[in-house]
Amino acid sequence: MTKTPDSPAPCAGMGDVHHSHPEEPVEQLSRRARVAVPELVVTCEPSVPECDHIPRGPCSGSHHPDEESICSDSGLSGSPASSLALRKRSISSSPASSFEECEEDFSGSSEYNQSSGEALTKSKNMVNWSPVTVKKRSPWVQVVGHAGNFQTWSDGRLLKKYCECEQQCFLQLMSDSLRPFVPGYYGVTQHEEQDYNLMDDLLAEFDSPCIMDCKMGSRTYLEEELRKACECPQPRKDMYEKMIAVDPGAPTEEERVQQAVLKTRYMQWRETLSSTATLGFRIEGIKKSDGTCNTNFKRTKCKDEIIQALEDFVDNNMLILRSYQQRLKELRAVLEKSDFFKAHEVVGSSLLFIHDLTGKAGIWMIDFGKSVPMPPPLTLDHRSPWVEGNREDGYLWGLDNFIDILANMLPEK
Ligand SMILES: Nc1ncnc2c1ncn2[C@@H]1O[C@H](COP(=O)(O)OP(=O)(O)OP(=O)(O)O)[C@@H](O)[C@H]1O
Ligand SMILES: O=P(O)(O)O[C@@H]1[C@H](O)[C@H](O)[C@@H](OP(=O)(O)O)[C@H](OP(=O)(O)O)[C@H]1O
Repeated sequence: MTKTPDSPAPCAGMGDVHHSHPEEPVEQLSRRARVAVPELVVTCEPSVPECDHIPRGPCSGSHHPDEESICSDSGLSGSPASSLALRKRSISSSPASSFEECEEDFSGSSEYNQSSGEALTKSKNMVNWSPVTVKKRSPWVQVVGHAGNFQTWSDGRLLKKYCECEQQCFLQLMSDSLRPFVPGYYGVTQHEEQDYNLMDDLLAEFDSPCIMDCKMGSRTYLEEELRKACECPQPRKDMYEKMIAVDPGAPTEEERVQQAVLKTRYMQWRETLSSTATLGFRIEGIKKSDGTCNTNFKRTKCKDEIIQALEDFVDNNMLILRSYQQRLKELRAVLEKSDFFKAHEVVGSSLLFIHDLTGKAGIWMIDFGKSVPMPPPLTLDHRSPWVEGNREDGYLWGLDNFIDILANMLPEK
């Protein structure tokens, strides 16, 4: 599934659901950002010295943002992040495979022999081949989500289209106990008159990573979205099209006549078709280290189907699965104590699972575009069933179920 490039960049404002459409005038977007936040907000915990180097205003020649690539429903991989070749000191390898491009990282007057992968050192009179081991970095890849939302940046960082709600969350998260479970955040920056949130690229430390995006929670739309849909219904033709592409029998008679569905209705339909409603999470997409990518999980609902997808994701490697289980348990323990989590309705947020052939594995929370604060002193337990008005999101219920599924898959210690 590749979302259309003109689908809106998601962003829930503070109590106000905002969708910044790409067609929205840039000046308007910039003005909003400037009014709402300082031009550059620097949150330094992840890497203090580098914060000072974040460029202000329009980008300079020191960075070369990529085109993002998104996996497709067809199971084929998305297009490559092309600008790796443009990055300073980077030369990509054969472009034959989108996921096999690489970036070397060495300094001095060396060049890179693309066919052999060796470093070529030039001296005055001769050319020497030296057996330097070149560290290759896989190109960034976007598994799911809105097309056009991301740009790669230098130093293993990513730009995501500015969303005030997400910025506010990141600012709080940088000093919350959840800090080790979210990408490092470096503030707002501007590129070609578009504001972006600057964050760590979680793939940067992995070698040809396998990636899985799981959307957490039992509800994928905000109560605010529901209220707006009731007050001012706006049936969507694009969602009708997406619905009938999966199940031509899904629309009601009225929706068929209108050839359109309300967003909340579409989201509810997606929730019940998948495991969101019954288990409190769903697999959105998986990208394997061989470059294959699958986002065809809309109907992945029962435990057995999830287990099958997870086994395939880890290639039946139980050590990786054990690492994931451990990390999820740690995350759960921290979530249960986190001040941020208590005080936010966390909707549409994903867990990004990443591992590679070296055995390294990690899980991080991403996408806070629809994580909105509760009016103090109200808090959520994230396990109680949702009834309209209580704003419960089922996040921890989903996490409990996920951990149980992994426990069923793993041999007892
Ligand atoms: N910090 C990160 N590091 C590496 N990859 C990331 C990071 N953040 C997001 N991604 C990639 O981008 C994808 C989409 O991320 P995200 O959910 O934040 O985007 P979105 O457009 O807001 O999605 P949605 O359509 O669910 O609202 C993820 O599945 C992942 O592949
Ligand atoms: O995965 P699908 O079936 O393509 O459906 C999309 C998915 O639910 C996104 O999470 C949602 O964005 P938000 O989470 O930001 O609401 C988007 O809404 P949108 O089209 O209004 O952006 C949907 O179209």
